[in-house]
Amino acid sequence: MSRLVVVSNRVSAPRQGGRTGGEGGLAVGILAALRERGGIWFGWSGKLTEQGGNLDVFDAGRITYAMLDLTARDYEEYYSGFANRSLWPLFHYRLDLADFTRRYLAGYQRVNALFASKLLPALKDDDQIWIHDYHLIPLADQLRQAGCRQKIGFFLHIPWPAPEVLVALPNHRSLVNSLCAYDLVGFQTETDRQAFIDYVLRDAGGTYVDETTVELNGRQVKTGAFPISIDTGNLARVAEEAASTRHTERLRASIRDRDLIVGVDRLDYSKGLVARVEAFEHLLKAYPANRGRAVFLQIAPPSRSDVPEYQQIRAELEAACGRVNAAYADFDWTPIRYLNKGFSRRLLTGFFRVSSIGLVTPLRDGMNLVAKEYVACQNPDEPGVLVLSRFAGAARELDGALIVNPYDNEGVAEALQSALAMSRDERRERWRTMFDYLKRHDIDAWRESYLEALAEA
Ligand SMILES: O=P(O)(O)OC[C@H]1O[C@H](O[C@H]2O[C@H](CO)[C@@H](O)[C@H](O)[C@H]2O)[C@H](O)[C@@H](O)[C@@H]1O
Ligand SMILES: O=c1ccn([C@@H]2O[C@H](COP(=O)(O)OP(=O)(O)O)[C@@H](O)[C@H]2O)c(=O)[nH]1
Repeated sequence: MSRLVVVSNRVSAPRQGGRTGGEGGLAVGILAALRERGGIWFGWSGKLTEQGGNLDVFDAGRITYAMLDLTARDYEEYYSGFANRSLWPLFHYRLDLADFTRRYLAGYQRVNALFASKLLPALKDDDQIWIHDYHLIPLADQLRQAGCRQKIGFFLHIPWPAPEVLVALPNHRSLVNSLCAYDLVGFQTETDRQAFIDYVLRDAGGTYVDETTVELNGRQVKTGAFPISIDTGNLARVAEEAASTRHTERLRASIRDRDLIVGVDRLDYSKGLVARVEAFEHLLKAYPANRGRAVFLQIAPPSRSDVPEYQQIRAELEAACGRVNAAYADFDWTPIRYLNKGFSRRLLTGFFRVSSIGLVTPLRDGMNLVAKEYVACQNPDEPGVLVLSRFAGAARELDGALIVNPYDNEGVAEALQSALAMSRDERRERWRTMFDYLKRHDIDAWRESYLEALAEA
């Protein structure tokens, strides 16, 4: 079998230690995928040095880590700048927050060229190369220009926007052209894939080769939807063990006979956290029986804190939580527990298991692994209910959830109320459909289906 070389900006390496979730679902998903098959994981070390460009290589288990240092300027222009102030808001339909400063684009191209120059000497002829996410879109093009002939696949973890939104990006055409240097471009959902095809055909003058392959500027690129998933079986086992650990017991004791609603998200404006607090507020207002009874635990580890829009959303979230608690709290009950820190996934599994509702209401999200993890962690006899935004990729698969529109606070409050009142039979039935689906469509199935398609591309 050929070697698998995975490339992503974010790497979850054991040496970095103390993982607390701020790193997000990409790192969780790739680690799970690589653990089983083994291979090389190449990416940013998370370190900033004066010169940048130093490559640290070491083995851990079946994975060889190759991690590159960047400079503070790279970090500002490539990561905080083009990746997270240009592409991220645009691809999440937040044109109002997008900043297309040209210096960011130059930094993005420079760092992609650096990745290519450091990766190239490490490659063997029959390697399978799998590049991940919006930070590294031009990487295959850079590798091709330097003579790389291996199969190269790309997987986008975030949504691909509709063409009318994409064209607001000043360099939209060259970004799409550079995607055509891949043999296979994978998306989270069919909607994302279709939006890409629409742009290629209608805006860029490309043509269909067959149902999944398009041709643009003389290059053919195959496309596919490959919804990322979780290590379902393993997570279910971990959650069962976690049900009786010290931390879970402490949480359970603090909730007593009340209803726990749990949310776990990086503190990102795409996650809809302020609207979520407002929906919970509406639940307390419209259904007063929940006062003194419902507890909303929101875990929100800081993310991309150097980016001003993230500082802004943090201030807004803190104000919203403070306002609701001030209005409704009593001497023996605080409605919202807002935690601006992360927890290990092991602890989270126990938290998911003792909660009545998993509340996942992003305004846009590529997939949202938390939604899938919540399902995997439930007690089969007494499962909680997943309340899930229609704008998360996961909503395409988890049809046993209560699907909501996160912009509609009153609608979300109604769904919360239905979830709290739901019979055990209905909860079990909804959960069973989702759990069985996630057992079949787990992280191994994701990796295998992508790599098979890449081999055939
Ligand atoms: O690396 P960071 O800047 O700290 O951000 C964390 C990750 O956020 C995004 O995660 C996405 O990938 C998940 C798994 O496919 C998906 O469920 C979620 O919807 C996406 O938002 C980002 O795409 C990653 O590159 C970041 O590492
Ligand atoms: O305190 C935290 C918060 C999140 N996570 C993990 O981070 C990932 C978040 O992935 P998701 O796809 O939901 O969103 P992203 O952060 O990638 O946008 C999930 O595996 C969570 O369990 C964690 O381990 N600890």
